Parts: sequence; structure tokens; C-alpha cells
Amino acid sequence: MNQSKNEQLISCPICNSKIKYHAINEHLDKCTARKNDNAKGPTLNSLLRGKRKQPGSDDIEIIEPTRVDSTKRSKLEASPSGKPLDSDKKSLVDNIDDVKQLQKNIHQPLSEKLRPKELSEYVGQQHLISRESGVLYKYVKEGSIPSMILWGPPGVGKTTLARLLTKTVNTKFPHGLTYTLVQTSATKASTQELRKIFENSKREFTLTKRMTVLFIDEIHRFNKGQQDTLLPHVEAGDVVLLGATTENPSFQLNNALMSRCQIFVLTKLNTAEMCMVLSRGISMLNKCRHLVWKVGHPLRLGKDVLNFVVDISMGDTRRALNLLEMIEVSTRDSPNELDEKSVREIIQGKSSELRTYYDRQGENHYDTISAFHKSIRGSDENATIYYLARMLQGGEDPLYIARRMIRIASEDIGVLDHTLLPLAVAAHDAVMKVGLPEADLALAQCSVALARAPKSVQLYRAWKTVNAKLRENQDSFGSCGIPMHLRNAPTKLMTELGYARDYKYNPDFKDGKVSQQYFPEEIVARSGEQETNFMSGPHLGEANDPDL
Ligand SMILES: Nc1ncnc2c1ncn2[C@@H]1O[C@H](COP(=O)(O)OP(=O)(O)OP(=O)(O)O)[C@@H](O)[C@H]1O
Ligand SMILES: [Zn+2]
Repeated sequence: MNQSKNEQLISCPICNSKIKYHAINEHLDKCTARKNDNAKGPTLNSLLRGKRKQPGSDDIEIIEPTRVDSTKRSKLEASPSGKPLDSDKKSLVDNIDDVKQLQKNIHQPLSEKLRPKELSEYVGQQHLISRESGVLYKYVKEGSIPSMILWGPPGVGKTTLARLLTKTVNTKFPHGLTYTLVQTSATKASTQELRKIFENSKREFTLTKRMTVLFIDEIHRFNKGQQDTLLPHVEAGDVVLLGATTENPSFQLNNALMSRCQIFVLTKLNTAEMCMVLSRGISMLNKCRHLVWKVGHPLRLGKDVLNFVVDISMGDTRRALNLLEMIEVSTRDSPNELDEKSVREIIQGKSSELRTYYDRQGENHYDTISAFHKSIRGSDENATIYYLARMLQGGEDPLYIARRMIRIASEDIGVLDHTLLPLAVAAHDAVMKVGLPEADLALAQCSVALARAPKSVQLYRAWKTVNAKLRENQDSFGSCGIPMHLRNAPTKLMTELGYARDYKYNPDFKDGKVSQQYFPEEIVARSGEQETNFMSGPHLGEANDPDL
């Protein structure tokens, strides 16, 4: 190696190491091979701690280990498909453009910076998008996008998928028709806005032959009337409808609409997939640290920390990336690798910030509904409507609240007032029929009725007890024979066998009263009446609150 010290250095487009000019081709061959190996199944550790090359090998000169480490990883995962070598060679440009791009988007949340730009970057949901067997990919390949409902938990990439479908068909599989994506959300789109969209899409199609793909986030929050507005346009093919929903569409969408859309189910990302997203996050943050924020050390997270973040994100990528971002901010001053304990502390210390980070699906969502439920249970009608209003203003799904009230009617009031269950169901119905804001008072009315109602857990406790006993199945509690006289005897043979024999049909008797045993003999013999008297418990407990 007699090249001068000043020989030009070039960034490898794959691993981003600085390579001497004369050695780049040879390096690329090795690097591509390595990348393809890695793309098959990088382990968590290899992703996070990409081995640092020894100086000299491959003629790599590590200018700044930090940068090499972090950016290498990002390149590794940014194109897991492993494009042919030639295209990599062609993209041999300085990463000045990279830096510019980074600076332009630096204010965006991490999850936005990392939003996949190609279908190949999209993690998970292979049942929909894999080239071999993905149901959606089959459409895309034919250059078509059917009207569909994407049903899945928050942060699994419904919005992203909608964008990628449109983009992929337009750029990779154009079959005469191109698509434009119009994005809106059921929480903000009025009927008027929808009309306008339909008008525009018709005009657009006549003039430019572009088909509008209308993406409606949280489509389940449209009431029946609003859903009906969509119907004729979907039917006539004026638009392709892409609805995203976190709720079971069969409960929330009307049948006519459902029958015109394909339903695709998106699943939570599994641990490996979440780790993949997180390691991209780490790479991106390290890129920002190095190139924009000028932080001297990279963010380093151990495997246990990663797993912890994966666990508490519960398959929600946006949440995971938000947490990661928070961890990054809190650790800029320290080059040490974080352990799980300090990450817990960071998250707890920032829990108020965390709350604003989280959308309605976050912790706040569960805390508020819990406070609402407890206020009703405690018969505090004022706190009840306070939490109700807070949830509605925060954009909580009114049907979620209504469902909780249906539960409360049985769990906390139960046998002491049987009118509250139908009332809660009616409130749910009201929301289904008229939606918000009109149905807000129906929710408030029902919540106050629940708060004022007498409370009883007699039914709730009995139900729990009987189920627990069935699960334990002690002395064949749940598996002993059904008494012969209570059995059904649909055939002559069964009658002959003694089914239904000696059964006393109550309506034949005075006041319907007879002496007849309904529990299986074994249970009565073994446990006696006391233990089967599930419903004899008190409505409420006996403890005295000393604070009263
Ligand atoms: N499958 C995925 N692969 C890679 N990144 C993803 C994936 N899904 C989500 N993300 C990341 O999470 C962010 C949020 O995704 P997106 O908005 O598409 O989720 P969503 O399912 O529509 O969520 P919500 O129901 O909360 O609106 C994206 O910007 C992206 O960074
Ligand atoms: Zn390389």
C-alpha cells in the first residue's frame, strides 16, 4: 500500500465507513456480501453493537468510530432487501445530502423521521405485504388498490401502509391508473368536507385520470349518517376508500360499507420486529447526535433495556420510538451505557412528559377511564362528569366509554337496579346512531345515573366465585353429570334411557312451586347448600372507613 496519506476517502454507501479510493470496489463486494448475510437475520446484539472493524482490514480507515458505528447500522437496516451491487456503486455520493435532509427534518418526532418510505422498509404484516404471499401485495402488483378497512392496534403502521400502497402502485406497478392520496380523520372530517373531497376526486379523475385514495383514520368514529355519506361514492368507484380502525369493524361499521370493503387485519409487531424498529431508531438518533447535535458519544442501550422498552410499548411502534427519544434526550450528557434501572427512572421521572407524548391510547387513556369508573363506584357524580368531559375533550372514543358503562351497570350496581344495564346499552346505541357531539349528553346522563344508583357487588362476586370453582374443578365441580331429570330428551331412545324422567314442569303446578333439585347430586352431597349459595352474599362489605 503505497498510496499517499492524502488519498481521497470515500464513504461506503452501505456501511458508511471511509474507504480509500483505490480500495472501494473490493470493499463494496465484501460489504454487500456481509450486508446480505446480515439482512437475513441480524441478532439484536449485532444490530446494536455492530463490530468495529480493525484498522487495516478491508483498507477501512475509521475516521470517527462513533459515526461509523452508528451510521453503519442505519445503512445496514435501511435497505434490508439488499439491492444489487451496481445500484449501490452508483449512489456513491457524499453524505452532505444526508446531513441536509437530516437538518431539515430534525424537529420531527423520531417516529416521523423513521416512517418507512418504501414497502421494503415496512416491518411486519408479512401476511399482507410479502412478495410471495401477501394478500395486499397481490393487488399492488396488479397496479390496483381495493377499498379496504385496515383494522389493527395503534402504532402498527396503518397510516404508513396507506401511504406506501399508493406510492408503490404509482412508482413500481403503474397499470394506467395513478392514485392520489387524500388523508383525513373521522374525528375532524365533517360531512361537508367529505362532499368536497368527493367533488374534487371526480374532477381530478375526469381531468387527469388520477384516482383518489381517501384515507380516513379512525373511521369507526363516524356515525351511521356519516358512514352512509361514503357509501354511494365507494359504490360508484369515485374514490378508493382506505379506512383505518382500532376497533372491531363488525361492531362499528355498517354492513353496507363493510360489504364494499375488504377487511385486512394488522397485528401487533412481535419482539423481533420491534427490536428492528428500535435499532433503526437508535441508528437515526446517533446520526442526529453526530451530525446535527454534535454530541460526542453515541447512544448505547443494552439488550435488557431494549427488551424493557419493547415490553412496555406493547407492540406500538410509535410508543416505542417516543420512549427511545425520551431516553436519548435524557442521556446526552453521559457516555455510559444505560441499564434497565436507569431507564425505568428516566421514564418515571418524565411521566408527565410521557403523558403528553401519548395519544389517547397511552397510559392517560387507562388512567382516566379508571378514575371515571372509580368515581361512579364511589357515587361521586361530580367527579364522574369531570372525568367524562375530560375524556371526551381529549378525543377518547365515546364508544369505549359507553362499553365501560355497560360493564359498570352490572359490576357495581347489578341486582340492585336492573334498569341501568339497558340504560347503558341505550347510551351506547345513542352514540352509534348520532355520534358526537350530539350523543355527549346521553353519556353524561347515563354516567350520573350510574353514580347515583345504589351499589351492589352481590352478582359480581357470585359470578367470580362460581367461575373460580369451575376452573378449580375440585370434586368434579364442573365435570359431574347433569341430573337426569333436567336433561333434554329429544328422541324416544333418550326418553327410554331415562332422560327427563320425573321432571316436574313448574307451570303445571300451583304457583309454579315444586320440590325439585337443580344442582347435580354429587355437588349437593359433597358441598351442601351453603357452598352453592353463590348469590347469598351481601351487596357491599362491612368495613368502616376511619376517615369518614
Ligand atoms: N410496520 C412498521 N414498520 C416500521 N415502522 C413503523 C411501522 N409501523 C409504524 N411504524 C412507525 O410508527 C409510526 C406511526 O405509524 P402509523 O402512524 O402508520 O401507525 P398507525 O397504525 O396508523 O397508528 P394510529 O392508529 O395510532 O394512527 C411511523 O411513523 C413509523 O415510524
Ligand atoms: Zn462498507
